[in-house]
Amino acid sequence: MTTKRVRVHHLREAKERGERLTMLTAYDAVTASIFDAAGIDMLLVGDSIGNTMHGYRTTLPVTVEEIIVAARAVAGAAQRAFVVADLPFGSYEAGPEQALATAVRVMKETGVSAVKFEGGKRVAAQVRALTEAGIPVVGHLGYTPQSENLLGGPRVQGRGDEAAERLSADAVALAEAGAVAVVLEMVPAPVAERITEILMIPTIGIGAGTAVDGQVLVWVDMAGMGDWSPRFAKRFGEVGAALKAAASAYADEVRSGSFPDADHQFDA
Ligand SMILES: Nc1nc(=O)c2c([nH]1)NC[C@@H]1CN(c3ccc(C(=O)N[C@@H](CCC(=O)O)C(=O)O)cc3)CN21
Ligand SMILES: CC(C)C(=O)C(=O)O
Ligand SMILES: [Mg+2]
Repeated sequence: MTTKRVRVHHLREAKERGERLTMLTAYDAVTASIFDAAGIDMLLVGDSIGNTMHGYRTTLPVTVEEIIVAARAVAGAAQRAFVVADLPFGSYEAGPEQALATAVRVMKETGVSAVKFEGGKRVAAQVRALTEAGIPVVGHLGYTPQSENLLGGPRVQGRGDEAAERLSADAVALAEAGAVAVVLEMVPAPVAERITEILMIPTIGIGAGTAVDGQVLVWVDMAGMGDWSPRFAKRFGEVGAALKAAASAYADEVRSGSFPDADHQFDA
């Protein structure tokens, strides 16, 4: 692992070398600098900020303004990681002009290195327009949470020959339009493997098995912050419990009068 900044060409080089890419979401400067120091290659300012940080039931209410505030903090804190911002629901679907206007605003106001949005062939024209404008695009296929009302909830996508074929065709369409990577969410492992073989650009899986070029998780799931997380999200820590213990210890010492002690106050 290098300590130089991760740039767009490193993504494809990592795939060519068979080096797996690591990606986590981040929504603020505090966590972004921790994950950057841990050597995470890519930080995603996901629209999952709506669920995880703002308590929304879905990603649908998330606004461009909410993404911009978070993305500016993450891009400012990351020294090495490649930072990607999600375009939220309603900010790119209308066509290449809308997508370009949103993406240009995000790039100008945040300092991220790329944007990501959901969909296959239906957004290929948007991917092409942004790429032609010099903005790297990460695709997102499989379970696409912004379409949860149409998909009928969080369900594995691409099961069965026909659905797998459609998913592969969508992945190829994104790559041909210029996407620099594609996230595969809740896709059967063999289907994700097949797409990974076909594409020259890296695939980044979440609930898509191990035969992909990288993995992404929502950081609160990865760190064990909440009491619920999707089945595909392994808890690599119990940070929620550690944070609760710290808050309780603080409260106990305040109530007993043992904090602040001599070391944590000022003499006359
Ligand atoms: N905390 C969090 N983690 C995520 O991975 C995540 C978000 N939020 N918000 C945005 C999207 C939504 N995602 C979701 C949301 C729900 C399920 C879910 O309920 N999964 C169930 C059922 C899976 C099935 O039908 O097979 C599960 O038990 O995992 C999965 C992914 C993934 N993203
Ligand atoms: C789950 C990842 C891929 C995402 O899009 C998000 O966090 O918003
Ligand atoms: Mg997202």
